[in-house]
Amino acid sequence: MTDSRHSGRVVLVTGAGGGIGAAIAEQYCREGAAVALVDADAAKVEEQAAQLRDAGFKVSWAHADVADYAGCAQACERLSQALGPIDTLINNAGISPKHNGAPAPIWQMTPDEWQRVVAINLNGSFNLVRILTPSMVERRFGRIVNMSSVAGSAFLPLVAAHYSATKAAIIGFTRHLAGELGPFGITANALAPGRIETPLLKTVSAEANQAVVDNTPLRRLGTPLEVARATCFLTSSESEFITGQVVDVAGGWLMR
Ligand SMILES: NC(=O)C1=CN([C@@H]2O[C@H](COP(=O)(O)OP(=O)(O)OC[C@H]3O[C@@H](n4cnc5c(N)ncnc54)[C@H](O)[C@@H]3O)[C@@H](O)[C@H]2O)C=CC1
Ligand SMILES: CC(C)c1ccc(C(=O)O)c(O)c1O
Repeated sequence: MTDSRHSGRVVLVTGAGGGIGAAIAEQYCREGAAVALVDADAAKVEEQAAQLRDAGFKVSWAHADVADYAGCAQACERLSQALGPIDTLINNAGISPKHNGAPAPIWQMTPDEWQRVVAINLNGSFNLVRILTPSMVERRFGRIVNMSSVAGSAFLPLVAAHYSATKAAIIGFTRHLAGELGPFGITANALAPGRIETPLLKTVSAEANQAVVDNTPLRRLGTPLEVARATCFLTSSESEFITGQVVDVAGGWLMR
């Protein structure tokens, strides 16, 4: 789908080299936005940006770790000089570390592992919000989408406690942002994807995925494009009266 509902917008997507982030960046391009791609993996994000630029889209990219406030501030400065003031922020970068392919039991999780997941999944979203909201407040316009997960409000055996805790915290953070920033014309919403077919799920057994499918009313896993479309909707003029919400993209799985 190509339309222009985001033309004139400047969108920053974190984790834009990964499965869902790359789909989000591409969808915003297709909808007319200029897109800043940020990722800790320089090779992946450079390649993704090159593909979009070759397709004729207006993009810029930066290699940055969302947990590093100073690095993100520098990247945002450079990206907004290249593309214009960033009015739409998609906090998508996230990790879910495993122990030998399985989620770490809480009694084996090290304090360093816990802190690293908090630093990326939660503090990373704070960092970008803190860096970009001054200009949104000044311009009386902004759109923020934070990536949570169904794991933020349900027990999922595939993930560990640090992941679930940070995804729950993202929901509280989003609601607070909506309340505090609404008077300045800024909306903040969260997405809670269910199981989405990305490289991250390659390690999951077919049986485990089938169990989810069997309990999903729409009887399949989701795709990165479906998350991207929901993201674009939540920052478009069609959803301008929606803020402080958590939207599941899960085919009806769990329905908490
Ligand atoms: N795939 C799924 O089934 C679901 C994914 N999610 C969430 O969606 C988001 C994207 O997930 P996927 O695309 O599946 O994962 P992915 O692993 O394919 O992509 C994540 C991207 O974030 C980047 N990244 C990791 N740490 C970073 C850091 N410190 N700074 C900047 N970039 C960093 C990675 O390099 C990677 O490109 C995550 O927040 C994840 O928790 C939520 C629910 C389900
Ligand atoms: C991608 C993350 C780690 C993940 C993995 C699995 C599920 C699930 O079982 O549905 C998730 O919701 C996730 O967020």
